[in-house]
Amino acid sequence: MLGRKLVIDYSLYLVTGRELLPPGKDYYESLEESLKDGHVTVVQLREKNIDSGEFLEIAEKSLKICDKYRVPMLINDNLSVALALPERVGLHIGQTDIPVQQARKILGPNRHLGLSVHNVEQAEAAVDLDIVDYVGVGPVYGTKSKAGIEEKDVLGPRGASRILQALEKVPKRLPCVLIGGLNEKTAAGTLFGAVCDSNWPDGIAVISAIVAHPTPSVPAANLAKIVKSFKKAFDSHAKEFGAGEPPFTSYDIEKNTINKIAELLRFHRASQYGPPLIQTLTSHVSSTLSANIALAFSSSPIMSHQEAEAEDLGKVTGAVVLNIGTIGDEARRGMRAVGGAANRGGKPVVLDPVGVGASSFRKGVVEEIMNHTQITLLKGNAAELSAISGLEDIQSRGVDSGSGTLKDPVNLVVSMACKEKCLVLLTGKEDYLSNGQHAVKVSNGHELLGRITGSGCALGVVVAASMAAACNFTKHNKLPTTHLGSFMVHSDTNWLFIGALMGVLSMNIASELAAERSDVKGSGTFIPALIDELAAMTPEKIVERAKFGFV
Ligand SMILES: Cc1ncc(COP(=O)(O)OP(=O)(O)O)c(N)n1
Ligand SMILES: Cc1nc(C(=O)O)sc1CCOP(=O)(O)O
Repeated sequence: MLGRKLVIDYSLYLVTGRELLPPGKDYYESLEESLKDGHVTVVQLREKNIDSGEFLEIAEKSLKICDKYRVPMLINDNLSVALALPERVGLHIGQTDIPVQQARKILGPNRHLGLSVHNVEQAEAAVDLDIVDYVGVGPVYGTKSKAGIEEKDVLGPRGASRILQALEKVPKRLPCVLIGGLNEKTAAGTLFGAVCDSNWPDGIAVISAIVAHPTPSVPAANLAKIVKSFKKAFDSHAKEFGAGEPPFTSYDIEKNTINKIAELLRFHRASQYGPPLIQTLTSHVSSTLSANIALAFSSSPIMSHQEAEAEDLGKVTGAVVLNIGTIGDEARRGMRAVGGAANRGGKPVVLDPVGVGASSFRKGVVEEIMNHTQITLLKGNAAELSAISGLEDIQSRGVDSGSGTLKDPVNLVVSMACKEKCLVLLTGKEDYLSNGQHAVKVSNGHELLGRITGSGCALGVVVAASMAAACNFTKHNKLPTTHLGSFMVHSDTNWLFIGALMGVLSMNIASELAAERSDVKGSGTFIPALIDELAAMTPEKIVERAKFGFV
């Protein structure tokens, strides 16, 4: 059992790195600026290239600054330096440093001891030992601040979430901080993305985001605000619904849904913001149809998958679609860059994991995208969503394998939405959409949709355009929205849900209207008719024909 010791708030954990200071910036000045406004809650001194004597000298001076602002301090790796300092100074060690049992024995029960964990096995071992005070989970992203980190080591939010899942097996919760590549752009999405069934990150640890900044108090304040907002959103949600639910609520979705859809479509058609630009990285088989469908639905398609222009386009896009239909290495790199840029700009991201169950290559691509990008809506047929969720009752036979039948489609979409913290759209004879709290079943559509290639991909574009419209709508109407860095929570999700539903209904109803036309003789004549009917879709037609219900 551990004895009495300081209680540490791990919300914003600054790890020092003198080699990353801007040219001419004094280390002590930077440390003081980082701490002065009270945003940094704990500091770790990390020195890699000096002897213990010099380390101790720096540590003593740093401790004075930490004490001045009442911020707890730990030493990285060097046990003798930690022991030479007062007992309130803790130690952080890694997996290849002194064994943790030995460190605890030497440090005694009252000194804080932190341990790095990089995988589930190490997390389970830390939990079993029950002698560390917290763990650092990383690297969440690639970083230049620590030598030797390779692409294969990167956890992504989902990998971090798996580690947090392993940590929750203790009777007493083991606090954890996320580390590696966290900054003002990545922090929010990562915090939410790392939440698992009943565990959540206690904070973030950063080096370069603060140390490399010429005015470190600025990123410190911004990062602290993100962590605080995350904790507020997550804590209140956890108290009300239990930690397993997603960190957003959507009580009013059911009320007047159809009126909201009509209102949104009216706004979209007449939008003063102009047609939203939908950056569509898709299969070459469906590219032309998707672009024409986007145009018909009052949006502008741009089919670029170039990594080099992702950041520029990210500033002007309304939403992005990542469709892995015919993905190659170039598009794979492009998706990572485009997904990241969209997250940074708070733009909706639709992931269409076409044929994900067909090969381990596709599985790897989807895993990589979901690790690096906070997805807003995951769309797939039964085989695709089953492959991602790990269900094995449906086998994928190819990229366009049938949707098959699921025993419990509602449970699949709800549980996946909770787990992945995004909207989930299951397509098939009937479509199911969930945000983790609500699920809706849509019964519109026509079987001719299944007889043309790329209709599912085009649906992803319509849904993306509809969610872009929802973002413009909330902005235009100054509806309360909470943007935490790249992640959208609370009221945004209501309208994103409404937007996604509007997209599904528009496409499906357009298919019914097209199929009813006397000039449509089969799948060939159906395609232009579908485009025309989508272009002519109105709120009134949706209100008249929509067949959906909450399930
Ligand atoms: C909070 C926190 N988490 C992880 C680390 C990494 O520690 P370690 O694995 O020992 O690597 P080095 O920092 O020694 O390079 C950390 N320092 N802090
Ligand atoms: C020190 C350290 N440890 C990591 C781990 O994964 O264990 S990642 C890391 C570097 C963190 O620096 P930055 O915030 O600049 O990315």
